[in-house]
Amino acid sequence: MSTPDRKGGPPPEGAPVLELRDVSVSFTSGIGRRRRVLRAMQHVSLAVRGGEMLGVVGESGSGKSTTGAVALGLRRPDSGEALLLGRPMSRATRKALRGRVQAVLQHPQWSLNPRRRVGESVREPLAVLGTRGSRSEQRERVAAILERVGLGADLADRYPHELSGGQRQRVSVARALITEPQLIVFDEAVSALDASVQMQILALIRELQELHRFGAVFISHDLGAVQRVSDRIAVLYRGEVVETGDTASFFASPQHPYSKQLLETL
Ligand SMILES: Nc1ncnc2c1ncn2[C@@H]1O[C@H](COP(=O)(O)OP(=O)(O)OP(=O)(O)O)[C@@H](O)[C@H]1O
Repeated sequence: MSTPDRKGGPPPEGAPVLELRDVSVSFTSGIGRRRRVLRAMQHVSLAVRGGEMLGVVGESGSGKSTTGAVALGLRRPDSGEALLLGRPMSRATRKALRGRVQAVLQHPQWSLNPRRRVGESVREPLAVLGTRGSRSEQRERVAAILERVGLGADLADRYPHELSGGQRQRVSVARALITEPQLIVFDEAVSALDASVQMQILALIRELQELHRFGAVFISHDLGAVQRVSDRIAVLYRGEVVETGDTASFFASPQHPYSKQLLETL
């Protein structure tokens, strides 16, 4: 793959691509006596380096997706700081780093336009970035990336509804990868797939990460999936990180009572 146009250089070797420092986010609902404050993230600190996959686990409502949204710059912390490639998250940072951060979500239909041919959806992030190159060069790049995610280049002319769930998720991965991001947030990216297809997509994600060395946050309630792809794990409980550790030690000897409880369900 050739390198897309980018502003600013890569982060220094070994520097985190994402860093959350003491981040808190809360939501309010209701009014008057019914007003409730929900603490979705409480003093969360974590870092992800290039080439590293951080698995974020926790039960429903523990704050995983909110953490993903903060990482993507879609939600601003109430307090604390989010740094992307060493820069404080701001509108200017998001603009300058467009394309360097991508997301793969649970349902490919959230990122694939049903009325658009697959090739167009994969090419779109390049167009948004204003990447130079003729249309035929961009088409070649789309074909190459489709092949890299294990799909034939001829798939570019099909529509999403003509593909299987696994193929659609491969297309989403291709679309995320085409701008050569330095951070990818996978939010329940395999949760909607059958078990055997899940395995294939997890293997693909791992393989692509080894090849492209992007940093990644892999959010999932499925501990088995997280164990397969992550280098490190962060456990969220009621918006707090209660434990972090490398994957092997975490699964061998979880420390926090909540982690132990989570692992019992595996
Ligand atoms: N936009 C919002 N408005 C109000 N409350 C919200 C909003 N987004 C999230 N929350 C609440 O914040 C808490 C954390 O939600 P979040 O989606 O981050 O958890 P999660 O671990 O990803 O859960 P799930 O696995 O069910 O998606 C939950 O209690 C949720 O109801």
